[in-house]
Amino acid sequence: MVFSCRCFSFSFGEEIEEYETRIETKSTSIDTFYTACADLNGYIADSQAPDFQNLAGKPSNLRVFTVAELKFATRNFCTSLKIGEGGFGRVYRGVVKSLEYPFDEIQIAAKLANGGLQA
Ligand SMILES: Nc1ncnc2c1ncn2[C@@H]1O[C@H](COP(=O)(O)OP(=O)(O)OP(=O)(O)O)[C@@H](O)[C@H]1O
Repeated sequence: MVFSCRCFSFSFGEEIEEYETRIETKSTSIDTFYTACADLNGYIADSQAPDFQNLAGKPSNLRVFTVAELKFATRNFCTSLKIGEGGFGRVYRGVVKSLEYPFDEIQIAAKLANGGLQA
Protein backbone atom coordinates (compact mmCIF):
# COMPACT_ATOMS: atom_id res chain seq x y z
CA MET A 1 0.00 0.00 0.00
CA VAL A 2 1.54 3.25 -1.09
CA PHE A 3 -0.92 5.77 0.27
CA SER A 4 -0.46 7.65 3.45
CA CYS A 5 -1.69 11.08 4.37
CA ARG A 6 -0.09 13.70 2.13
CA CYS A 7 2.16 11.10 0.66
CA PHE A 8 1.39 9.64 -2.68
CA SER A 9 2.82 7.98 -5.70
CA PHE A 10 2.03 8.29 -9.34
CA SER A 11 3.29 7.67 -12.80
CA PHE A 12 2.67 9.34 -16.08
CA GLY A 13 0.11 7.79 -18.35
CA GLU A 14 0.79 7.54 -22.02
CA GLU A 15 -1.57 10.26 -23.17
CA ILE A 16 -3.52 11.17 -20.11
CA GLU A 17 -3.22 14.41 -18.26
CA GLU A 18 -3.61 13.01 -14.79
CA TYR A 19 -1.46 10.89 -12.56
CA GLU A 20 -2.11 7.30 -11.83
CA THR A 21 -2.40 5.76 -8.44
CA ARG A 22 -0.65 2.57 -7.53
CA ILE A 23 -2.54 0.77 -4.86
CA GLU A 24 -1.95 -2.56 -3.16
CA THR A 25 0.02 -4.36 -5.84
CA LYS A 26 1.67 -1.16 -7.04
CA SER A 27 1.04 -2.33 -10.55
CA THR A 28 -2.65 -1.59 -10.76
CA SER A 29 -3.44 1.93 -11.79
CA ILE A 30 -6.25 4.26 -12.68
CA ASP A 31 -6.09 7.51 -14.55
CA THR A 32 -6.66 9.73 -11.61
CA PHE A 33 -4.58 10.56 -8.63
CA TYR A 34 -5.77 11.09 -5.10
CA THR A 35 -4.35 12.28 -1.90
CA ALA A 36 -4.64 9.70 0.76
CA CYS A 37 -7.13 9.64 3.58
CA ALA A 38 -8.61 7.26 6.04
CA ASP A 39 -11.59 6.75 3.75
CA LEU A 40 -9.38 5.19 1.13
CA ASN A 41 -7.71 2.86 3.58
CA GLY A 42 -11.12 1.74 4.78
CA TYR A 43 -12.37 1.30 1.29
CA ILE A 44 -9.49 -0.91 0.26
CA ALA A 45 -9.70 -2.92 3.44
CA ASP A 46 -13.33 -3.66 2.62
CA SER A 47 -12.54 -5.07 -0.77
CA GLN A 48 -9.96 -7.54 -1.97
CA ALA A 49 -10.32 -6.33 -5.55
CA PRO A 50 -11.37 -2.68 -5.53
CA ASP A 51 -13.16 -1.33 -8.56
CA PHE A 52 -11.02 1.69 -9.31
CA GLN A 53 -13.54 3.33 -11.57
CA ASN A 54 -16.13 3.19 -8.82
CA LEU A 55 -13.53 4.44 -6.41
CA ALA A 56 -13.17 7.54 -8.56
CA GLY A 57 -16.86 8.25 -8.16
CA LYS A 58 -17.09 7.39 -4.50
CA PRO A 59 -17.99 10.35 -2.29
CA SER A 60 -14.93 11.24 -0.30
CA ASN A 61 -12.59 14.03 0.61
CA LEU A 62 -9.95 12.77 -1.79
CA ARG A 63 -8.42 15.41 -3.99
CA VAL A 64 -7.52 14.84 -7.61
CA PHE A 65 -4.35 16.39 -8.95
CA THR A 66 -3.42 16.92 -12.55
CA VAL A 67 0.07 16.32 -13.89
CA ALA A 68 0.46 20.05 -14.29
CA GLU A 69 -0.43 20.70 -10.65
CA LEU A 70 2.10 18.18 -9.40
CA LYS A 71 4.77 19.50 -11.72
CA PHE A 72 4.09 22.96 -10.37
CA ALA A 73 4.09 21.74 -6.78
CA THR A 74 7.45 20.02 -7.17
CA ARG A 75 8.99 22.55 -9.54
CA ASN A 76 8.91 19.96 -12.28
CA PHE A 77 10.31 17.33 -9.92
CA CYS A 78 13.35 19.41 -9.20
CA THR A 79 16.34 17.37 -8.08
CA SER A 80 16.87 19.68 -5.12
CA LEU A 81 13.43 18.70 -3.81
CA LYS A 82 14.10 14.96 -3.87
CA ILE A 83 13.54 13.53 -0.38
CA GLY A 84 13.84 9.84 -0.98
CA GLU A 85 13.74 6.94 -3.33
CA GLY A 86 11.88 3.67 -3.26
CA GLY A 87 11.91 0.64 -5.44
CA PHE A 88 9.35 2.17 -7.75
CA GLY A 89 10.56 5.70 -8.07
CA ARG A 90 11.88 8.90 -6.55
CA VAL A 91 9.98 10.94 -4.00
CA TYR A 92 9.88 14.72 -4.10
CA ARG A 93 8.55 17.23 -1.64
CA GLY A 94 6.27 19.97 -2.82
CA VAL A 95 3.65 22.45 -1.83
CA VAL A 96 0.05 22.77 -2.92
CA LYS A 97 -2.57 25.32 -2.02
CA SER A 98 -5.38 24.32 0.24
CA LEU A 99 -8.70 24.33 -1.57
CA GLU A 100 -10.57 25.31 1.57
CA TYR A 101 -8.13 27.98 2.67
CA PRO A 102 -6.31 29.30 -0.42
CA PHE A 103 -3.72 31.13 1.66
CA ASP A 104 -2.71 27.91 3.36
CA GLU A 105 0.01 25.76 1.87
CA ILE A 106 0.10 22.01 2.27
CA GLN A 107 3.40 20.16 2.26
CA ILE A 108 3.24 17.06 0.10
CA ALA A 109 5.38 14.18 -1.02
CA ALA A 110 4.97 12.93 -4.56
CA LYS A 111 6.54 9.93 -6.16
CA LEU A 112 7.51 9.93 -9.80
CA ALA A 113 7.40 6.32 -10.84
CA ASN A 114 10.34 4.82 -12.65
CA GLY A 115 9.62 4.94 -16.32
CA GLY A 116 7.63 8.12 -15.99
CA LEU A 117 7.86 10.64 -18.80
CA GLN A 118 8.22 7.89 -21.36
CA ALA A 119 6.72 8.76 -24.72
N1 LIG B 1 5.61 11.66 3.17
C1 LIG B 1 6.93 11.62 3.18
N2 LIG B 1 7.63 12.51 3.90
C2 LIG B 1 8.98 12.49 3.91
N3 LIG B 1 9.73 11.61 3.23
C3 LIG B 1 9.08 10.70 2.51
C4 LIG B 1 7.66 10.66 2.44
N4 LIG B 1 7.30 9.63 1.63
C5 LIG B 1 8.45 9.07 1.23
N5 LIG B 1 9.52 9.70 1.75
C6 LIG B 1 10.94 9.37 1.54
O1 LIG B 1 11.07 8.64 0.35
C7 LIG B 1 11.62 7.36 0.63
C8 LIG B 1 10.99 6.35 -0.27
O2 LIG B 1 9.62 6.31 0.03
P1 LIG B 1 8.73 5.27 -0.71
O3 LIG B 1 7.33 5.49 -0.29
O4 LIG B 1 9.02 5.36 -2.16
O5 LIG B 1 9.30 3.92 -0.09
P2 LIG B 1 8.98 2.47 -0.57
O6 LIG B 1 7.60 2.11 -0.13
O7 LIG B 1 10.10 1.61 -0.07
O8 LIG B 1 9.05 2.60 -2.13
P3 LIG B 1 8.43 1.66 -3.22
O9 LIG B 1 6.96 1.55 -2.94
O10 LIG B 1 8.68 2.42 -4.50
O11 LIG B 1 9.16 0.36 -3.12
C9 LIG B 1 11.36 7.13 2.10
O12 LIG B 1 12.30 6.27 2.66
C10 LIG B 1 11.47 8.51 2.66
O13 LIG B 1 12.82 8.84 2.85
